[in-house]
Amino acid sequence: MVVTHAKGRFSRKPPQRKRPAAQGHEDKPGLQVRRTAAKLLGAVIDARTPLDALTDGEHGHPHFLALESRDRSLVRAILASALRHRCTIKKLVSERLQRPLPAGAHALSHILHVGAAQILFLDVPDSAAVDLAVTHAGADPRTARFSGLVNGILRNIARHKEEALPRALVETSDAPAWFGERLAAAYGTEQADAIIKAHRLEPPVDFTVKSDPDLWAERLGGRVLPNSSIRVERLAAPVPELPGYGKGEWWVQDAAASLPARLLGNVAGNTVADLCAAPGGKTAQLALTGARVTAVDQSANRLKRLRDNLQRLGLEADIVEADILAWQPERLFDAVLLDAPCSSTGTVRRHPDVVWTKTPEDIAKLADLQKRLLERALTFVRPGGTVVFSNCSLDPAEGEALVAGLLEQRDDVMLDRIGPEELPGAKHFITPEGWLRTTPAGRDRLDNVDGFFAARLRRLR
Ligand SMILES: C[S@@+](CC[C@H](N)C(=O)[O-])C[C@H]1O[C@@H](n2cnc3c(N)ncnc32)[C@H](O)[C@@H]1O
Repeated sequence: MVVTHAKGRFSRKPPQRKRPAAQGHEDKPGLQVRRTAAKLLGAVIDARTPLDALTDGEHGHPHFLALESRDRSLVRAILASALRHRCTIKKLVSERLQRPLPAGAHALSHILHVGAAQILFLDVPDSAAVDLAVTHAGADPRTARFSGLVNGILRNIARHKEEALPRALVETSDAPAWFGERLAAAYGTEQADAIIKAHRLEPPVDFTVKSDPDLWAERLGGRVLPNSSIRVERLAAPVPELPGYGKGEWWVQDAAASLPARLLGNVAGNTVADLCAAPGGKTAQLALTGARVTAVDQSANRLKRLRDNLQRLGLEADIVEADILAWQPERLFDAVLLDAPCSSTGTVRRHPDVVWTKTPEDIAKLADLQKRLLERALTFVRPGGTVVFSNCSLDPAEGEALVAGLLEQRDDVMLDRIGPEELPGAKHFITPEGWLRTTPAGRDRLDNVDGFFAARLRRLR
């Protein structure tokens, strides 16, 4: 079935209400959640605002903060599905239209995507998802005249989803074109497809434990990975309610994110700068090994989280709030870890907004910033000392190409190649060049991890 547009055309300005918007629906249970979800989806897609900022428990969007905690969870779940499967949903909606939605029909498109995400991917009764989308459209002057269209399309998607969804998933790549193209150029089409497919799945939760991985795997209901992280496929409770949280026995950290700090080797008793440290996953690892850690970050908010995390874990570090490009340490460090700000395309499984909020231009700018941060980091380490550079981008412009370019320009820095046997269980992530490169597409024992890059450099003089 093809659903036609209702009569009337979109104009750039909100149209005059031709008929009164639906009245008395303000209190309809669940409506505020759908409105908030559509508003936030608009902020991500149209204004490229990161979802984490919109759904932050303290500084998030006012509509989000006005919701009860259960409703916030539903908004998060709707948005995760709507963004993770954005291209699939778009396909299923457009197949049901006689002609494409006008380019300016953002509000209508977001209502349709929020409705379809619930019908296709969430445990919400189809009738409730359709009804709330129709009410939502009817009560908004920008979309009121299209409530019939919303009803027709969403009902049709619900009726045919058993057959239509599996087909659409096969026929669609859930990634914007620029992202697919860059991945294919870097990894080849087969690996790029595998990465994009992995992004459709909700990732497991990994934990780094202070000690006794076997015990904590049992208590948390997970298993020990070859790198000693614990993996839990589905959490039994929110993180702060899990056993061991209050006593600071572990912290949440993707298995791949735990690898860069290990590349510094045994740093017990050494002075180590953790640059771009907050919220402190790697600071905690370094402090746990007995290093004297200085954690530097420019964000006061994020450093507060780092401080809270270290306090809960009973670990210590000197904490410095500073811009690394301007900061100067009093003494040179034995070792430096720079976990630089990046496009975060390695974390799309957890942050499906990333590919919709970032652009290739952002990647170029971030690569430039990372190069400047790395050059600065190299001045903080003593001659002979080690600098590990890492980030959670999948893009070689922020990883392999950046470090290779720096090494070509500098004769006072050398690559300290990572050996294949250095990281237990992670041999398959070490490239012939001696970099660490992880992607979510692996099929080894230690797989299903975030995308990460790391290189180890030595300052020669
Ligand atoms: C990828 S996050 C770091 C994650 C952290 N290393 C961990 O393992 O938990 C990047 C961090 O870099 C910080 N940052 C970005 N630019 C900076 C700069 N010029 N100086 C200091 N910190 C910076 C951001 O505030 C952010 O906390």
